[in-house]
Amino acid sequence: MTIGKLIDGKAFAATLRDKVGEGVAGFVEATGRKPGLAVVLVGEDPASSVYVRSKGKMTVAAGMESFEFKRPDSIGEEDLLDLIEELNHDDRVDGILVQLPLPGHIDEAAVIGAIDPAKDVDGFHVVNSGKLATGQEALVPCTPLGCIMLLKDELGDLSGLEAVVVGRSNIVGKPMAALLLAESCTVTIAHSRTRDLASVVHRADIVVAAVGRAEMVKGEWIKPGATVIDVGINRVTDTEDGKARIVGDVATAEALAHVRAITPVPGGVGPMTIAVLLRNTLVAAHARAGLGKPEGL
Ligand SMILES: Nc1nc2c(c(=O)[nH]1)N[C@@H](CN(C=O)c1ccc(C(=O)N[C@@H](CCC(=O)O)C(=O)O)cc1)CN2
Repeated sequence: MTIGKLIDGKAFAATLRDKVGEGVAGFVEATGRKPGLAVVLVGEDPASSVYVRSKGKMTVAAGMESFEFKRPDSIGEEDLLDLIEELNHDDRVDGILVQLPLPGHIDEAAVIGAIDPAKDVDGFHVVNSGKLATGQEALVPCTPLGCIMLLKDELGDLSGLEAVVVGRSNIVGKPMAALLLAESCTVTIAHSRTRDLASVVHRADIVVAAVGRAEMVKGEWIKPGATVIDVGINRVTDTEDGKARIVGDVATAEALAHVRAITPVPGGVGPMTIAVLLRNTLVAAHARAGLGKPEGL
């Protein structure tokens, strides 16, 4: 039995961060200032706190300015919107990111909609999602763009390939489908209500699993030789040793016997999210400084 390859997202992300660092040095030389990223964290969700800390550290390591704004769970929507308005007008800030999820009493769409689209380094604003959907230059959501980078690195030209995206979220599923379409793939978006999901997935040369259910995509669903991108991060308790661990949306051990290549969880797509965020911040800084697109990114 042949075994597929594990795609090393951690190594790819490290290389991308290095390239961003070089781009930042050029930006500083050209403008005399550092690109700046503002990250807003509401509440104390442990996973969100870890991600925000990593974003801050990696922003600084890439030579950029990091601004962190921590607000309590109890913050009102109006106060949060006021903070975003302030950041929209702060010239030191090229990118604004509000860590998700937000507490239930805050309207996520209203908060994202308040971010200046030119500083929307998450690419979640409807102006950016609309531009992406219509094939215009946009700030693109980090996780899907990271997935495309990994796919192109593994497969080269994606044109004409059959791609199935399992999951229809605004953050991953929909932008992922738009990006695959822009690469001239034949794209299907499947989801929890899709009938006979196994046979839909079995058609795909590229499977992107972003449904948020631990190991839902089974090995035997995968067409032999397909490439699988697993976006899921699900915390589970091991039945044997009782320890907590994270698994993806794909049953990786089974899938390895079928795939050409697959991203592991952890160490696959996850690390790409922050690396692409740094890339998007540099892209936004370039555009705001009238420098066009940074080279090689
Ligand atoms: N405003 C945003 N909020 C959220 C986003 C986002 O892109 N923008 N994505 C996720 C969280 N996230 C970054 O914010 C993120 C998730 C996972 C990883 C990562 O490196 N994961 C590791 C495993 C980490 C672990 O053990 O928990 C991996 O997969 O190897 C980085 C960033 C939701 N919110």
